[in-house]
Amino acid sequence: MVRNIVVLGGSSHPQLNNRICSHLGIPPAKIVLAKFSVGETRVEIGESVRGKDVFIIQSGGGKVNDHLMELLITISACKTASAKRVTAVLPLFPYSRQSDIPYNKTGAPLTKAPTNFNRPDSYTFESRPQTPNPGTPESVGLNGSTDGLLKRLSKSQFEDQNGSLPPYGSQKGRYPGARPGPMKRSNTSDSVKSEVGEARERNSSTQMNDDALSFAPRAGYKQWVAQAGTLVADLLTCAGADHIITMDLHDPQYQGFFDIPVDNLYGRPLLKKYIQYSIPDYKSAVIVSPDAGGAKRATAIADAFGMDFALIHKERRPTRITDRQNATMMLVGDVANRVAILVDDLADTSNTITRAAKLLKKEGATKVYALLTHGILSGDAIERINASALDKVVVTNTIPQEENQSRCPKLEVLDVGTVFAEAIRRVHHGESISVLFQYD
Ligand SMILES: O=P(O)(O)OC[C@H]1O[C@H](OP(=O)(O)OP(=O)(O)O)[C@H](O)[C@@H]1O
Repeated sequence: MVRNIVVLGGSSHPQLNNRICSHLGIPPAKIVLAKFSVGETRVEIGESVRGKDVFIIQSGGGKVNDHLMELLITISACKTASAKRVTAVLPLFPYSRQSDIPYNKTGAPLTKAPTNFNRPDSYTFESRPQTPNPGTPESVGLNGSTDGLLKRLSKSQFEDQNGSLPPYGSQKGRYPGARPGPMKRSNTSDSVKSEVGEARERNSSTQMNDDALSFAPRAGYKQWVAQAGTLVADLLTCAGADHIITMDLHDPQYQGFFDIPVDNLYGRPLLKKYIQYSIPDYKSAVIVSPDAGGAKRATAIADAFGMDFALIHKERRPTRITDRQNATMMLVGDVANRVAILVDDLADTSNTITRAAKLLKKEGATKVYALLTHGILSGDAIERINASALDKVVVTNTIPQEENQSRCPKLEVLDVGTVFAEAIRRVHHGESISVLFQYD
């Protein structure tokens, strides 16, 4: 039982909040989280936090923007109510993949569930809705998009009565995607298409809408993308957070964006325990990093167990947009006739791990496990995993996994409640938490 401490749970992960409170031996504090009909967040704290050490548990999955706003308002409410210290506990830190560069992966997180993928054998590894590509068929959930643009650019829309195109800039001639100056009718369609193609190249990371495309054709124009990670760090601090506790930040250097203490816990000890106790003959297996970015994490585990290590290199320099969906993956190392254990910090669309698993099986791996700290599994990630060569996917519950588990028999979940409860207890008592950071 810990005294003078208040643990408030946001709406992102009530189960984890309950687990943490039960480990600490305290009841979750009363809080009313609601929405006005306009969609604004309303927070009401149901008990006194005056002079208390307050911990607010809010994770970054699901409706991430709503959860972030709810967290900011709750922090501010506690500060206004004279809390002694407010610690934001973010098991999955939102926006931490956008710390300095735009989120530029192929297969951006998806928002629409596929409608006809109950049968794994009918599944393809395309993202749905896919990033619009020239010549590829429209996928489920993608209505219009660039095809719509091309339709809108059809001659009937821009031609005058004589069948010629008006100059750019005239009311009727403001066709998106066109360069300034007169344009010959005969090459309209081709040039527009090639410009749209260029636009797609530059915008492949996100689902573009037609308006976004209209920016693209200007030669030399560089799109500026907000560094949202920096903003989120500032927002938390401005709201009044005195301390941050999180786990496996995608980029550990992100801690440097804060001028308050950030405790970045590791999910690695949990994953290591799983390897030790649940993978038969694990010493003869191979630890595999599915990309160069995760090599350090994966080698830390391989070194600790004296296991072999392999790396998958993701080619990120496709020459054509159509290559992006099939960006090359190359295996460096040997997995033939061995169990392969993929280790990464997160799976979002699951493109990375499913494609890696396919490659590993092709290279002779007998079984493929994927061990991840954060199972974001957005869009059609679950269907993709079900239809993939992966034999087992192990994630922690930094975000809720109940629904995912009910849909994915390959999914196993490890509990981080104890780790966070222990971190909170130690922070509250001013004890060192370095023991929770240990790699080995
Ligand atoms: O499930 P997915 O949607 O495929 O995303 C998962 C991948 O994304 C992240 O890396 P990222 O591609 O951002 O590159 P990095 O590791 O080099 O930073 C993460 O480390 C995974 O490797």
